[in-house]
Amino acid sequence: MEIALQYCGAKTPCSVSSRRLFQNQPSLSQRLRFASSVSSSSKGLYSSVKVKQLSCGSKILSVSCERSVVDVLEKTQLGNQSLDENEKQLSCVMKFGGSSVASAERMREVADLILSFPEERPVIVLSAMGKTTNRLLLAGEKAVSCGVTNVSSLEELSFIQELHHRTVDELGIDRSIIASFLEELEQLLKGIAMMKELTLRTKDYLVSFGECMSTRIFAAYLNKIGVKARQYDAFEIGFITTDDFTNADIMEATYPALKQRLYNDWISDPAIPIVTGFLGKGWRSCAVTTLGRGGSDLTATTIGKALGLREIQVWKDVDGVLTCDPNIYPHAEPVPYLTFDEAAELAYFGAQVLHPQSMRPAREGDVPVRVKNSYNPKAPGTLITRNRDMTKAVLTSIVLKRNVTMLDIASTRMLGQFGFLAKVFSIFEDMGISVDVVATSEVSISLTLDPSKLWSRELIQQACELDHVVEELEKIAVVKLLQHRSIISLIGNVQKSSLILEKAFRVLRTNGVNVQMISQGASKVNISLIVNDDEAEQCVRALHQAFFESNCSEMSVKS
Ligand SMILES: Nc1ncnc2c1ncn2[C@@H]1O[C@H](COP(=O)(O)OP(=O)(O)O)[C@@H](O)[C@H]1O
Ligand SMILES: N[C@@H](CC(=O)OP(=O)(O)O)C(=O)O
Repeated sequence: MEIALQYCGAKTPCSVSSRRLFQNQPSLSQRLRFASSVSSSSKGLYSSVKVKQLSCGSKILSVSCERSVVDVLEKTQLGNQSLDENEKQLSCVMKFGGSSVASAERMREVADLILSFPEERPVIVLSAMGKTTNRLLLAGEKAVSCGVTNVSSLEELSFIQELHHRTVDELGIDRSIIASFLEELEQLLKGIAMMKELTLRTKDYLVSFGECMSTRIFAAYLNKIGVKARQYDAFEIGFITTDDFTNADIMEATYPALKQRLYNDWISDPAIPIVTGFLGKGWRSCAVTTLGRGGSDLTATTIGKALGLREIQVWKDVDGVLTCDPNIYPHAEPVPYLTFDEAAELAYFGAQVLHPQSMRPAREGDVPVRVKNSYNPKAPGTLITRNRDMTKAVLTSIVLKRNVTMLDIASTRMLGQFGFLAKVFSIFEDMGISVDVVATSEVSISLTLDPSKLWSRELIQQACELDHVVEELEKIAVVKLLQHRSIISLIGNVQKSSLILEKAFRVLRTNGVNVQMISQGASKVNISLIVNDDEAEQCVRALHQAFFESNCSEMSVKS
């Protein structure tokens, strides 16, 4: 909650200094106290003093000088809650991704950004600095074969050491805050070199160094500039996950555990919590796990739900969720509003901007998610909520998922056979492979396999697995394995599917593209089209022009 003081009917304009003094009061109770003192001391000078509530919306109180401002506010706006209790509550989560905290300069800007919302009492979630996670993984892979004596001179290790040392030096923080992590990191890489093996469990432990360091640096910086902050490792405060290393799922026990820990600490000794994104603790192994690449978004939404916060903000390096991947088509535009369903579908079908699972906790807890740009905080961003006005919505965003494997499976039996679909899907279930898009008739199925599930396996293992799937399916069907396909997902109002499809197919025909499969699914927000990988980007650009650049008559884009 935020309040503002309005001076009305003043014989002389309100003095700038008293307005500033009011704005500089650090907390709501202090502002109210100040307002109250102004109200009584300004009797006769102003005909009324108005206290205006901001950010919570609608209510504006007009308070005459004869009455106590505090009395009115407590009764009218804060209900039965005491002021201190209300002030103590954490209000929102702000998650900053790697791009937002890539250097000392960026960390300073993020600190300023957080402080520019004095009415918020945020929980901060941070990713590793810049591309640290990629470098840690690469260092681990190189360590497997480089020999113990060469570990210290691995390019990626030197880069990480240099980046983190430079950052703490530039922020004026003691190097000791990260020294033990950098030492242990080198030891770990030597261990990997010695064992000549990098297991999924070790990979997760290895990448955890990124978030463990970025959060310690940032918390130390906030404390240095006089803003009380407390660092937390997610795996120590209740982020309990499955033991699926590199792709763990959050377990239900996480929510009450987080609530208890973060609230208790906040109430007994308020300090901004700075939490490591992306990390958890396996419930059986008790080892560090990760939530899959980009998992800090999920950390943020999990905290939002656990604490029942007002809003979850994910700060990125783009002006919100865009109408398509800006790396494919730079004319992509921000999408102002999305529903949780649309955002989940968009993330699942490949928009890198959000973690595929991150909408689940937000939807369950009904906590709005705002996607904002830390490089351009004034941009309104994208607001994701349970419902939005869909009357005018046609297409919201176009998403591309590349390098997808497609299977055409035709039953060898006659029409009228039952159990065919069940048999096919039981083969995928047995092998732990999930299916993305499906189109069926009674005796044949076309489907695509979720590449993220396959990618988490070694390349050689992937090939064996595919062979094995085909072998199993061939016992009941004729199977065609089609690789190098892409899924183009049209996220929007499926109530208007005829309009979307008519336009989409006109564009694709103009571009000479043949769609190999189409699925509208049950989600009511997504129509998926399968095309060849090498035609996909051209299709996205052409579709974007047709749907989002209405003045554009040319629907054929070759590059
Ligand atoms: N539809 C989309 N909308 C916005 N960004 C997208 C989209 N598709 C892909 N991206 C990419 O996602 C990036 C932001 O996601 P990510 O790198 O995970 O951010 P962060 O590391 O800051 O959390 C953008 O820089 C952009 O290149
Ligand atoms: N550092 C992790 C987790 C994460 O969420 O990162 P980012 O917010 O920068 O996408 C990764 O790179 O996957």
